[in-house]
Amino acid sequence: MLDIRNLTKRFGQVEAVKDVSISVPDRAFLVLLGPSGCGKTTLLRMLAGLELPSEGQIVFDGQTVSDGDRDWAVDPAKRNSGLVFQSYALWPHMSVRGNVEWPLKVMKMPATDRAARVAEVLELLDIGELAERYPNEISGGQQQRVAIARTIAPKPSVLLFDEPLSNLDAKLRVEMRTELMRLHRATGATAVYVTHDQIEAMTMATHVAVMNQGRVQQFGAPADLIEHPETAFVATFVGTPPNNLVPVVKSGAGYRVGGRPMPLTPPADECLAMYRAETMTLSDHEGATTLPMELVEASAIAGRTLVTGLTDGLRLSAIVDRPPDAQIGDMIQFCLPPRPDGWFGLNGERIG
Ligand SMILES: Nc1ncnc2c1ncn2[C@@H]1O[C@H](COP(=O)(O)OP(=O)(O)OP(=O)(O)O)[C@@H](O)[C@H]1O
Repeated sequence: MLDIRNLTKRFGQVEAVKDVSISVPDRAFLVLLGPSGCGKTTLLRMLAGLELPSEGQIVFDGQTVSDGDRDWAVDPAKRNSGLVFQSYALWPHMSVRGNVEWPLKVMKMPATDRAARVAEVLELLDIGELAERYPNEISGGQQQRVAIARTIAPKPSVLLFDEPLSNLDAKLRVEMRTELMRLHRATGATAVYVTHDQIEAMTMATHVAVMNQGRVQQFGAPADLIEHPETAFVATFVGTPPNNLVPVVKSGAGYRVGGRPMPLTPPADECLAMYRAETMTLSDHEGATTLPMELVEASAIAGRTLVTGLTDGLRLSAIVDRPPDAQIGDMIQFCLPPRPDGWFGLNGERIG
């Protein structure tokens, strides 16, 4: 179990991580997901022991490894965790075998055990035939594999990844994603993986922590975040495309959306209605629940069409079976389903 308790990190006036508490079960694959600057890397660096928390504790398997309240932390090399960075600095003067063997030498593993472990890890990453080559004699993707092999060689119980695939091209990224998942299962380690890539997060994670401005907004299984976002931020950050959030305002005895009366019964006079893109439809004519919008985008997505409309700063996405019979810039009618998929207050809290 990896326990993060009331963790806060300040850099001068900046609070990079604010009172984060999460418990990650053994063998979980936790993804830290959030926009740039939300504190993901700072949290990961505290887990690795590269940064001391200002407050709070990190506990690996019942053992405290960082304690901000006591200004104390176990050395990065002694905390049974391995970190894979975005840029993987291999030792240029050592062969692939030498690079992977290095951490085992540092931990004073006997030579015969080292040779066996290196062979095992090279096999696991399918780079056995590169063992005698030097880093400048292999491709970027192969270097990344070597960096991962070097990290897992000492069998860390916690594997930490900081956007490890962001330097790879799109095809290699998809391949490595599957590889990392296989590797995670094979090592039995608990993984913590930082990304701002939605698809990466949703396909790899058993658990996701969505962060914004240093705080964890929601922690749960990927499906939970999609099915039941707890805040407006999560609703609009998670999912491809993310959910639509529509401001609803009271007007006389009824309510208005985008300046038009709508037959809605919201839980508050001013709030946000959430509609999934899959529940929105398009209509050929105006009706009681339609909103005229400018067609700004129509793109193919898994055999269906993602249609985006814009009006007065309101942007809506719908996933429909057939492309609309209209050109970009034309007005089309978006049709809101009878009931929203959720309600949020103006402060972003879920209210229904
Ligand atoms: N050493 C530091 N000194 C001062 N401020 C820092 C330091 N490291 C990070 N910060 C600030 O803390 C906040 C969180 O940064 P962090 O790198 O953790 O974000 P991130 O979510 O990983 O962002 P990105 O996705 O862009 O890498 C930012 O406002 C950043 O400017």
